[in-house]
Amino acid sequence: MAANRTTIYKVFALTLAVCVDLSLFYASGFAGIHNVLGHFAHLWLSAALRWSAVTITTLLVLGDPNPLLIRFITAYSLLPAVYETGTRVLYREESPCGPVADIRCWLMFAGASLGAALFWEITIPDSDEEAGSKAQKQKSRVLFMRVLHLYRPDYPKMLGGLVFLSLAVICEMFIPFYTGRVIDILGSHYQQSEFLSVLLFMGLYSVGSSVSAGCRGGILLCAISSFTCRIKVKLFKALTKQEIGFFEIIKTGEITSRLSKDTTLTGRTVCLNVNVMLRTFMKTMGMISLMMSLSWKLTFLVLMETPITGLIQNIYDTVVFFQTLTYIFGDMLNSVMAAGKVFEYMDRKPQISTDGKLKPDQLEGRINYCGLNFAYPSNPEKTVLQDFSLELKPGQVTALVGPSGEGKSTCVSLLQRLYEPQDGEIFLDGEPLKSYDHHFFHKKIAVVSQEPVLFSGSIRDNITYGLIDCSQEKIEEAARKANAHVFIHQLEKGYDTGKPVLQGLASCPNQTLLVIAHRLKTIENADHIVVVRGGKVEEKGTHKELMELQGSYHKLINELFDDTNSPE
Ligand SMILES: Nc1ncnc2c1ncn2[C@@H]1O[C@H](COP(=O)(O)OP(=O)(O)OP(=O)(O)O)[C@@H](O)[C@H]1O
Repeated sequence: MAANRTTIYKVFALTLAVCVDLSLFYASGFAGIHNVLGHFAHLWLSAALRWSAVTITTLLVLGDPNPLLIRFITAYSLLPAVYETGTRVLYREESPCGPVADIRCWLMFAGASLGAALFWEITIPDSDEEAGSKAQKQKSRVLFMRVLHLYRPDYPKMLGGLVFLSLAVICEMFIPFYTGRVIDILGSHYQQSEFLSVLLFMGLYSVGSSVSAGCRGGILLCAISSFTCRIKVKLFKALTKQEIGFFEIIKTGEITSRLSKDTTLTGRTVCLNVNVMLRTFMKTMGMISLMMSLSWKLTFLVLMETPITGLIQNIYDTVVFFQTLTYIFGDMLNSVMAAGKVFEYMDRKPQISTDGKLKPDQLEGRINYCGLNFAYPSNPEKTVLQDFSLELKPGQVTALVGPSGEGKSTCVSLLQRLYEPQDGEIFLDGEPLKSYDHHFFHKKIAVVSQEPVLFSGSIRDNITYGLIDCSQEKIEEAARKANAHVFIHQLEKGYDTGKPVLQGLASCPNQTLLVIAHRLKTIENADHIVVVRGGKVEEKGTHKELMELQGSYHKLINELFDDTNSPE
């Protein structure tokens, strides 16, 4: 019922708007108004009047008309004035629609405006907010403008491309003109000199058109490549700032596809499609102006032909034209979607903040895990740490022990700020980890992985990896701690040996140590042992205390390091 009423309102609005407009259109043709106002003032005043009247009528009846309708009304009201002014300025004569208000002119303007509004809507549609897909969340038009903005450094290249495009189109337009002249010469009084000069011009225009088209293509390709390269670097930079969880959720294939395929498609959005559209537009306009300059009456006659005759006569051209347009629309939409995907990653703010500012001169090294609850982003259903609390004292070695998969590595990952706990906080010297400056914090902690990663380069390079100004003493100290100094010293080139044998250890002066212990000796020597099970601290104390307790630590040690299964 409500839908029916809306349809009735729409039909009523349309009819009323057409009646108001037709009345104004005919009224604008009255000679009296011409005489009182002068030609151009009359033209533009009546255009403004028609725009206001039709817009107000539509607003009153429909309430909130969509942007497509407003665009149509604007184009449609202003078109007669633009057309008439253009004809006067360019040809210094009145167009056939100037002095008389004719229904054919009205139909022509209405058709042209509708075509333009639909063309705009199909090429760069307003996004459908309810469509749900992520790429459609940003409006297509905004995306298009953003791509255009990113093209800024390549504007000179694009301008060069546009100049060659214009040259190519101008030259192309003159070829049929000279073909006509050749036919005229051959068909009437043949004059060799005139014939040769026409042929020469035809040849020159053909060469000019090919060279310009080639230059245009080359320059635009350069612009596209430079844009694509720039946007790839930007996207890559944005990706390197994302937290580890992001890479666990998003598949590698999707990331590489955005980096390679979507960036390339985005580059094409502006350049190729605008190029094709401009070429088609300039060719059409050029042809019409050339025809107008020969005879505006004939041109107008051609344009005013009945649609059926037009279709029959130009059936092939029409099909080709629509095929081209369909291709451009499809390609353009594809590219705008691709741009949306690229911008989605470029705009993504890492979920682990790096805005901390603290950079104290001295760090004591007291670390407190306070009531952590944590699940990995890739598996949010499974809680890995539950109400996990632990204190690591400065200068002490704390050993995390426990069966595999119970959360030991997760504690270390959280301390490195690779992930953010859902609840709770980790404090360093009483301040939350996130309040420390990102680079400062990561200079203060060093991690030696259970699976050593070695880089190409010398032993020195591997020990000092990521450190600036690391002295020889510090390097040797780190190697001594890893029981590698004597061995390295015996090598022919010492610390400059090319084949790396040691992973970096030299970053901090060994204040607070957290180890995931797998060797009995390491565990026994630790100042503090923590048994982690089911994401919780099950037992803690020294080796002696825990062995006396005869609890799960005792059981674990017996299981892991009995006579038959000693990792020692
Ligand atoms: N990146 C990840 N994404 C999802 N789940 C993970 C991830 N890393 C670990 N887990 C899961 O979290 C739980 C705890 O893993 P964690 O690596 O912390 O255990 P662990 O005690 O250190 O084991 P191990 O001594 O074998 O390394 C395990 O169930 C594991 O499957």
